[in-house]
Amino acid sequence: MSHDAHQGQLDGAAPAQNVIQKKLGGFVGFANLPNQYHRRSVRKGFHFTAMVVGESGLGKSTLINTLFNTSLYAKKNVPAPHHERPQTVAIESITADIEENGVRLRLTVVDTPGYGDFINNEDGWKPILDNIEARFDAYLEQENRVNRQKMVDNRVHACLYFIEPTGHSLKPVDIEFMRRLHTRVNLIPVIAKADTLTDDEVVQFKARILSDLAHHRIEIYQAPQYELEDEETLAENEEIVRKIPFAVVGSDTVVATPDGRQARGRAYPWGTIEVDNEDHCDFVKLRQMLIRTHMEELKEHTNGALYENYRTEKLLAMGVAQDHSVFKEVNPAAKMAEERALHEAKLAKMEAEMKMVFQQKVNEKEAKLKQSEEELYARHREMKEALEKQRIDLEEKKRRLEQGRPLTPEKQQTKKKGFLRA
Ligand SMILES: Nc1nc2c(ncn2[C@@H]2O[C@H](COP(=O)(O)OP(=O)(O)OP(=O)(O)O)[C@@H](O)[C@H]2O)c(=O)[nH]1
Repeated sequence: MSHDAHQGQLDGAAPAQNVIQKKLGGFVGFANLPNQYHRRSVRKGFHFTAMVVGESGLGKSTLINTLFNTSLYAKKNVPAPHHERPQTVAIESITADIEENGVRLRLTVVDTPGYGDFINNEDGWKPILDNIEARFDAYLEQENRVNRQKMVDNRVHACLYFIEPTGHSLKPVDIEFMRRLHTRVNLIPVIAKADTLTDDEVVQFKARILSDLAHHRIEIYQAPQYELEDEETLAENEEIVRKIPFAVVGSDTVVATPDGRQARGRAYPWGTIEVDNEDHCDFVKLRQMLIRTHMEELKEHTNGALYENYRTEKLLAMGVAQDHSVFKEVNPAAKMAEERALHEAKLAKMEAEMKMVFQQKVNEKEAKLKQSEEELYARHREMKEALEKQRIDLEEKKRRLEQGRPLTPEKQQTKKKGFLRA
């Protein structure tokens, strides 16, 4: 690599098209960077915050316990019918450190007990939206601090929305909730207790849910597809996307299957439903997306699109306008185009100025020439007049001579007479 090219890249000022592709002479070691990143990540551990929203008894706690294979939620006491229930949606969060093959995950589950439990559930979304935005505010406040070394990210990275397995379509309360929250959180709709529906009912219910969502322009979380991904990963992702909304079954108990195995599931008089069996429900696909393939994506999307939009809206409302010129530096191609445009504008201005000066000089010269032309004409006229006068005088003299009259004018004689008289 030439020194200049190297220096340019170090400065970060070299435009992208100037990057020189070179083959290495031997092993340098940067191929190990992913391993360094891996080690650092494992040392630091991971964290993830998931929210569960849905009417009481739809199996939220059971599903979370099933997902993370831990009894995160202790069995709750179901209040007796006469027992007074709280009048508002409460927000409760549980954090647990879980470990798998030496990798630590700090998992926070935000529960919303009371949601959908009231006679009028119209505003049930409000305390949940307030909570999500309060978490964004807390992050924004940390970003604005002088010392940003220890940022705590409590933002909600995914919201599992539990849909009652009615088999009809979404209820107004579901639509209102998702409509209000889809710009603030990654919405992942799940059909709760899918074992209460037949396979055909699940297929039809999913179609109706998707058409309801499209009709109300609700954007649920879409797992991104990357072109560079290998075929297997692409197929895996497509498979996940096709299953949304996931029809799930939760169970943290092990049952005996008809073929003599032990599996997590639910036992019924007519047979067993295994939660980890893809033929029985979409639990495996949901877990795959949430934990195995898209956890970092969900965090990235929360930080990139959802939080960034909220932050912009918030700052604009506070009267802080974005100076877009600060981002121009980031794109070298755009920067070059901008510089070229500026340079061309400068050249055009110089050319216009030169043209103006030239025109001015031409005008001055023309004015001078016109003036000397006029002077010449005037002199010409004068000389012509003088000559004409001379010609007339000579004509006069000639006439006098021809008539024999004296050439001396009369005046001279009068003068002489006067002189004589004196
Ligand atoms: N049939 C069926 N029952 C389930 C499923 N998941 C949970 N249940 C049962 O439904 C009941 C309620 O489950 P929970 O997990 O406590 O429901 P929840 O949504 O957390 O309820 P709240 O804590 O009141 O909000 C329990 O008896 C579970 O055993 C499921 O997938 N299918």
